[in-house]
Amino acid sequence: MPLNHDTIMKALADIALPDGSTLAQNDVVKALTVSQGAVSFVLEAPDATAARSWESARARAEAALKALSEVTSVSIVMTAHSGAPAAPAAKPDAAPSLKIGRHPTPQQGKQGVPGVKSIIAIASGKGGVGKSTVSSNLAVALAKLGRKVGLLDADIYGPSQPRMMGVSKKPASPDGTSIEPLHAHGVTMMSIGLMVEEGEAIVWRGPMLMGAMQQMLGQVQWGELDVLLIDLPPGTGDVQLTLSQKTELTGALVVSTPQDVALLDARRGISMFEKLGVPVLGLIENMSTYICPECGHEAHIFGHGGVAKEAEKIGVPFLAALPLSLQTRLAGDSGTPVVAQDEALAEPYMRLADRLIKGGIA
Ligand SMILES: Nc1ncnc2c1ncn2[C@@H]1O[C@H](COP(=O)(O)OP(=O)(O)OP(=O)(O)O)[C@@H](O)[C@H]1O
Repeated sequence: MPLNHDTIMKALADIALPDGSTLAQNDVVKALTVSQGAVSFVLEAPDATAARSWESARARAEAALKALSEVTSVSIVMTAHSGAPAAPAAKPDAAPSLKIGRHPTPQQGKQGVPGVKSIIAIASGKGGVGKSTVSSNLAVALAKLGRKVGLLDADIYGPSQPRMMGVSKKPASPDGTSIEPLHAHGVTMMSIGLMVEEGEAIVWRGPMLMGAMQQMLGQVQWGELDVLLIDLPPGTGDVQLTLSQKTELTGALVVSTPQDVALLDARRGISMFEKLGVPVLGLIENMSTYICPECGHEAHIFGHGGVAKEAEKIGVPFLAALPLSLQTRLAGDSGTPVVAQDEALAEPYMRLADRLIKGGIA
């Protein structure tokens, strides 16, 4: 029997909900995807109380689907309408009663995120080259162009998206299992830094990181997104490895400054992605030029053109040259990315966003 939408819905027709209806009725199964034996979908409960009472149906559905010989993995994420009444224990701003950073649940092969069309990792070899600045500005630029955008700050060692996007509230978890993301500047966002105590994640290694990434991708209610950008920590460590091996990534964007030393590290990152079968979608040169706000003189503080040459050499697209500007830094520090503040400075990010959309990547 071929594995497709219809065969999955047929299997779900046998799973009853507490009110006597089945999972195949009332449009409760959303964002169903079937890809090479991997089945994933969202179960949309009317409210948090119903979500809790549907847990047994969710587990039975998982078991029933796993029993189908063609199915290799099953991911079912429960969500509840956010406008619905909260669970009795949840206070509006209460910290979620879930522990982030745990041993991973077994997972076969790479998985996508239900409802998310494209997942792009934003990486750099070296720290401080502006990966987080590029991620936040690109996210806002894509949102300005009408895309539904998510931004996950996976830089567990130095999360900067809460500061750059201007959010500090602890995300809520009305049902104690799923996590509600935050919203800023038209972007749905989540940072691992908002979920753990400062310094806690520093000691995490392989399995804990893997568990935390699984939670960030699977338990956060991302909803329907055109693209989810993942701001990675710098380098080629466990987070990059876990993400590349366990998540169905559309590809990776690699950010570098034109300096040789940054490029050297970027090369390592690129070769890691290539080895793990993650397409490198292109290179981005940050801090490319500096235009003096007083006299208009253009200077190349970190050199110029190195990233474009590298892109040509390894045969990947050179996607953007982003200028070094004081306003970009001040905007990042103030919690409103420069793309949301200044049309002229937004321009290269808007062009980058447009290029990704036209290329069918975002
Ligand atoms: N184009 C730019 N113009 C001016 N300042 C910039 C630019 N890009 C980044 N910066 C500044 O450089 C600093 C480092 O940037 P950012 O945090 O984005 O780098 P990162 O690569 O994510 O660093 P890390 O990986 O160490 O977290 C920040 O203060 C940021 O505001």
